[in-house]
Amino acid sequence: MLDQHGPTGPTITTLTLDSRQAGPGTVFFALRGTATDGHEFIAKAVEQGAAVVVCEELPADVSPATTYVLVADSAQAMALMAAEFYGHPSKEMHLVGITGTNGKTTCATMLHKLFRELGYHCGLLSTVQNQIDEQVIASTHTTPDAIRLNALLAQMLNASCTHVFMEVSSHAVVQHRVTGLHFAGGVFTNLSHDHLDYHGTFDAYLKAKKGFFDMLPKSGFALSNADDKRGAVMLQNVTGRRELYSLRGHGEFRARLLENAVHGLHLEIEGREVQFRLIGVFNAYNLLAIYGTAVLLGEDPTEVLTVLSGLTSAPGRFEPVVSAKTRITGIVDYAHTPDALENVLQTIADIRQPSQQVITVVGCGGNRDGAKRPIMARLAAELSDRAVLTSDNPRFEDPNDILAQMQTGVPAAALGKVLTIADRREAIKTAVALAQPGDIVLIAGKGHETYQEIKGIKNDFDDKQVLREMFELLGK
Ligand SMILES: CC(=O)N[C@H]1[C@@H](OP(=O)(O)OP(=O)(O)OC[C@H]2O[C@@H](n3ccc(=O)[nH]c3=O)[C@H](O)[C@@H]2O)O[C@H](CO)[C@@H](O)[C@@H]1O[C@H](C)C(=O)N[C@@H](C)C(=O)N[C@H](CCC(=O)O)C(=O)O
Ligand SMILES: Nc1ncnc2c1ncn2[C@@H]1O[C@H](COP(=O)(O)OP(=O)(O)OP(=O)(O)O)[C@@H](O)[C@H]1O
Ligand SMILES: N[C@H](CCC[C@H](N)C(=O)O)C(=O)O
Ligand SMILES: [Mg+2]
Repeated sequence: MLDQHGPTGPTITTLTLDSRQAGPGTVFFALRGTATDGHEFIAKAVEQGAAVVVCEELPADVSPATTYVLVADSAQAMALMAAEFYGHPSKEMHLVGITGTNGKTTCATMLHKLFRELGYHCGLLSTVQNQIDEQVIASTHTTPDAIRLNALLAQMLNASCTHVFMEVSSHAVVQHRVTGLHFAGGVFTNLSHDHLDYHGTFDAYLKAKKGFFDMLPKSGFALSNADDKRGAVMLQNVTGRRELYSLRGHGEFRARLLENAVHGLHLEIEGREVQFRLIGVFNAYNLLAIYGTAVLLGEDPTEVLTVLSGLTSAPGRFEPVVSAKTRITGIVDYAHTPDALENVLQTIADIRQPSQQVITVVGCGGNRDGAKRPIMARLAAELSDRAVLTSDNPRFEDPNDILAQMQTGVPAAALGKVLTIADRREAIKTAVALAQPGDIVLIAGKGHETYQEIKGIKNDFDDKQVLREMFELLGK
């Protein structure tokens, strides 16, 4: 705290970062955002009766009935105060954070399932949903803001949760959403191209992810992917236990890929051969990270592998929708980065029969990293027999502009196998129409999402449901 003005010892009942939620007993945190500056709404919060304003700059007019707390960084102050306000719930549980470009939801969700089966009460904070045991609480972000996050952790503690698994996004690290939390461990999956619109450079993106590992306490563990180029850097400044996992033979947790087939992965993990239900080499990494985490949390390796072998993945992650009549296999997957799309298409290439065509439907989100657009279109064109470029969540951009940027990535030689259809429903319909019995139709980018966001409105849209509708409509 730099300075304080106004009454001391006000009664505080709630914390908020949004002036519209402020009222008597509220502490309003004025945050400098990306679209606007919370300092502009201080007067509004005070007018609505806020008891305290935490800010980086005092407004010209201060109200005598309000306490103003001047800080160097409002976001950081908010996170520290939120942890304090809710009684530091993270200190009373084993909180594990997962960071990386891809695989966070898969690892967090499966860790939650695993620890439930092992008999614990557990919490989950993820892109798809938050959970307290089996109770689902809708999620709005991959990592919620510090106030909501601490409130959820307190709720989980209240429900006797001993373990909580959460995703830590790079935005969350930069915006101090996880500052002040006490982590039992941190897991790094991988780093590839994403969110450069927000972070500016790849180095800044890496720094954000690493910032999470740097804050892990000495009592905690850090588990990193030895086979990722940035796996070792992530561990550089970790003061607690550092471990690596690898499919190439380095580190504490090692696995060997025996088979990657349509019915699942067959791995050898520390001398034990185990069959899993997940498909794809990238999932071998996720499974190994989950296994390592569970062992580092003190669980019995054999029991962990036994339970893990029976578990399915997170919703919308390589989820099959098979037509009963023609055995066309639809695969709905949340691949929305070049790396994820390449992995999924490579996985399909590994497990498909030579007679099966692969038809890919993919788009790129609006108001997000534009640099990934041509790359994702190129990958779809090169690694599929046919590709249909379409819209993801256009948000406030014109879908045709996004598609024009995607098209620049399609190599001239592949132009003949690529169609562009802005309407996602029509695009899926066309892909199904093109499919012959037994073919594979990949619908990438939206996975579990049940909406399509256009100009601030979330319209109902579920890739899985649309696929089923199209099988029905086209008699396939
Ligand atoms: C780019 C980004 O991260 N934005 C987040 C950020 O909002 P912002 O900086 O744009 O806020 P702003 O609109 O400029 O407003 C500044 C401040 O003024 C306040 N305000 C504003 C208006 C008003 O009338 N009164 C008022 O007090 C706002 O509450 C805010 O505190 O802070 C908000 C509060 O925490 C977040 O809800 C918001 O997430 C937006 C909705 C978002 O889409 N975020 C995405 C990019 C995101 O965070 N994604 C990651 C996952 C990415 C991944 O896949 O890895 C995530 O963790 O979900
Ligand atoms: N370990 C991995 N390496 C590379 N790609 C992966 C990995 N795990 C999953 N994927 C791919 O990335 C997609 C997203 O996976 P997941 O939802 O688990 O990642 P995430 O890190 O939570 O993403 P987000 O940043 O949107 O929260 C999956 O649908 C799959 O295509
Ligand atoms: N958490 C990611 C999800 C992207 C999902 C994709 N469907 C899109 O809308 O771009 C983000 O907010 O960037
Ligand atoms: Mg996620």
